[in-house]
Amino acid sequence: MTTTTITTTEHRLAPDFGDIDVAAQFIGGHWLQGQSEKTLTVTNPYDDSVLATLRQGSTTDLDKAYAAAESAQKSWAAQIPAARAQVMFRAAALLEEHREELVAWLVKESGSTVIKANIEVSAAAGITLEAASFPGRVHGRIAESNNPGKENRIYRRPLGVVGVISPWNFPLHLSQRSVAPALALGNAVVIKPASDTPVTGALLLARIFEEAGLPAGVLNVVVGAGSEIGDHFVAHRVPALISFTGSTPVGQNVGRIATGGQHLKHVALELGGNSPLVVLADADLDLAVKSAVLGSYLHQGQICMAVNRIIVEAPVYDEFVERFAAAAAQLPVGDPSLPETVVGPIINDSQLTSIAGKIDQAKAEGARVALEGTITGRVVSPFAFADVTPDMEIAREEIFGPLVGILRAQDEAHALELANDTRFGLSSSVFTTDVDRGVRFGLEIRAGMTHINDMPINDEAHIPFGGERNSGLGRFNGDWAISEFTTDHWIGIQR
Ligand SMILES: NC(=O)C1=CN([C@@H]2O[C@H](COP(=O)(O)OP(=O)(O)OC[C@H]3O[C@@H](n4cnc5c(N)ncnc54)[C@H](O)[C@@H]3O)[C@@H](O)[C@H]2O)C=CC1
Ligand SMILES: O=C(O)c1ccc(O)c(O)c1
Repeated sequence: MTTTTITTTEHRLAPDFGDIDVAAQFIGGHWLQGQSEKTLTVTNPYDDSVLATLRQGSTTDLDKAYAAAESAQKSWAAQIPAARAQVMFRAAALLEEHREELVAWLVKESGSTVIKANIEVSAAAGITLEAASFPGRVHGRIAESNNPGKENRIYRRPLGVVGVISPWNFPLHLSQRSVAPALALGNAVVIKPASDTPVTGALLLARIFEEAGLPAGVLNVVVGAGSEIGDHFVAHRVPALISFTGSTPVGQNVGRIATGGQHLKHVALELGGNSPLVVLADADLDLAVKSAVLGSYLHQGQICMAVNRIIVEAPVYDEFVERFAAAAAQLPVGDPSLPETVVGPIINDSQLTSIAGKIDQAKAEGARVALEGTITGRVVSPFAFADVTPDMEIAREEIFGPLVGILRAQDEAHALELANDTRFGLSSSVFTTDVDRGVRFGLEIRAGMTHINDMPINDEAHIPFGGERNSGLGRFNGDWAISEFTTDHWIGIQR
């Protein structure tokens, strides 16, 4: 096991990622140019400055990456738990040590504000530390048999090779929350990051694990267009599991290929959301307003757990709308590199067009403008719509932008009906001064996660994260990640 010491703070993870023609495929421990005819220009969504130009990976690169992973996996899994844990500890330390550089890359590549980027680096380091505990937490069983003289052993084993596909909104953490657990549990990994964020979504993590002493071939990165290599990535013979995080339509396609192709494999799908934040009449309105504002507009609403619908019981509806709009209007908006900015740029023109369309549609369908935002370049300041009804697009579709619809509930039962009137079920919130009432209400919401008197944007490395209905299949974090990235093998011994 190589030991790596970082001698000076000048040591940078990505000395050449800012250069043109960066080697953006990491295969078998080597940095390589992609073999695709296509190039990818990575730009800053705030000012369109060019951050890197790279040759994309081809299906041939992908075949090499999966072959390298398959070849390296067995010896990696055979390493003692403490050795695998040590690599995770080093990787977590490197994430912290390079926090400034990682934050700077998240700001310039994904439009993250400094506030959000720091949250993300902490989350990535947190899941890496949690993963460091996994090698010692894998347990099998010995069970009696109904057959005389037979002994039943159930071994918990790594799956083999895991394919990770990650999105652009929390690129570092949403890759790492699959990669670190998978590696710690003895799997090998191939990552395909989102094309908007190849550096923070995969290449920096490859540098981190390279520095942390992960053996060559155990982690591989292929930067390529989902449209060019996506299907091959999923259908490939080698991966035993595809861990996908992204939109529901793309995730459903991944699921179809993973289960309907020549090589059946497990899928873990973390998909879209349409989170309700419910404010009951007895709520602490100060707390509800603050939580709803942050939960709606952090990272410009580009978070799968973000508040999409605010459902307010009638007696406090008008006061809530007025206070919410006033608070949202105060949020610092603009240059994501400024420490105080809360709302930065939208990731790309396609997403910007989609958001502008949702604003126009809300107005066309008769929603009342409670807060009229502005669109300057790719920066969309907070919009809020009142008198929203469940049939409006802004209530039915995932928004993934800095706008929110506020619906009026006649009573608690109606609030629950509205909260569940969606095909999604990821996160949710309910505000009430009666916590027991909140828990009862929360348990009736068809979602994977509900927060009482807190915003729906929450994630803790040891707590199950995931959704129901069209928000996905499976759970991340803690024991749930151990289950996700390992499998049972029954060994029966007949004496
Ligand atoms: N549930 C969760 O934890 C999260 C869900 N999301 C969801 O992701 C969406 C935003 O992220 P995007 O990157 O725009 O989602 P997306 O679904 O467009 O892309 C996600 C990933 O899939 C890849 N991809 C695209 N086409 C593919 C194909 N045919 N085969 C395989 N991979 C393919 C993309 O390159 C990217 O790496 C939103 O809907 C958001 O709700 C985002 C973050 C977390
Ligand atoms: O899906 C997301 O957007 C998202 C963001 C941050 C997290 O910590 C997370 O688990 C998911």
